[in-house]
Amino acid sequence: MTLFYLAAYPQYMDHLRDEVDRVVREHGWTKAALDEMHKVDSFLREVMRASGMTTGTMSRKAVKDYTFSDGTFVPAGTYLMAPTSAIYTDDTVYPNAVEFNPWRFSDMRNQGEHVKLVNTNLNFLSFGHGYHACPGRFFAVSEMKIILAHIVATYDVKMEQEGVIPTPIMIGHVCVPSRKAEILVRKKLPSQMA
Ligand code: HEM
Repeated sequence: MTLFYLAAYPQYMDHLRDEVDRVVREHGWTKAALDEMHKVDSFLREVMRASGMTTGTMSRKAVKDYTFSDGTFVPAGTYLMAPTSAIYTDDTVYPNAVEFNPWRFSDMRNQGEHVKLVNTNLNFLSFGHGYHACPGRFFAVSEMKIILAHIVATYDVKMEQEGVIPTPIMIGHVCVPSRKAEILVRKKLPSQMA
C-alpha cells in the first residue's frame, strides 16, 4: 500500500530521499539511521491511517456482562471491535482526515507528541493497544522503514495517473491492496545516488 501512495504522490519522493541520504551518510545503514528517519516513519504511519488497513481491530468476545464507565452495557457473549476506520476518518481526531498528509506525524512529533510508528494510542490502533499490543511491531517497523528507505534511495516510482490510489479489495473487514494495479519504476542513475 505504501508503494501505491509513494507512486501516486511523487512530489513527496525528494523529501524522503533527502532525509534518507542525509542520515545514511551520517550513520550508514544502521539502526541509528532508521531512528533518525522521521519522515519515512511518518509517511508509513500516515499510509496506515489513510488506507485504513482494516475497518476494525482488536476483536474480543465478552466472557461476562460488563458495563463501561460511560454506562454502555455489554452482555456476555457479545463480539466487539475497536472501530479503526471511524477513528482514522474523524476530523476531530485527525484534522482534515480525508487528506493524505505524509508529514502529519513528523509535524506532531516536532511538537513533542509520541507518534512514532511503533507508538500505539487510542487514536492509532493499527498495532493494537495495551496489554496485547503487537510485540512484533518493532521488527515490522524496522523492516518497513528499511524497504521504503531503500526504494526512495534507489528508484523513481510513479503511477500512470497521479494522485489516484488503486482501489483496494475488502475481504471482510480487511483491506487488501489491489493486485492488478501497475506502477512505473525506474532505477536512478548512479550519478543521482548518494
Ligand atoms: C505491519 C505488520 C504488523 C501489523 C499491522 C500487526 C498488527 C497487530 C495487531 C493489530 C495486533 C493486536 C491484535 C489484538 O489486540 O487483537 C497484533 C498482535 C500480535 N502481533 Fe502483530 N502485527 C504486525 C507484525 C507482526 C510481526 C512481524 C510479528 C512477529 C514477529 C507479530 C506478532 C504478533 C503477536 C504475537 C501478537 C499477539 C500479542 C498478544 O496477544 O499479546 N506481529 N499485531
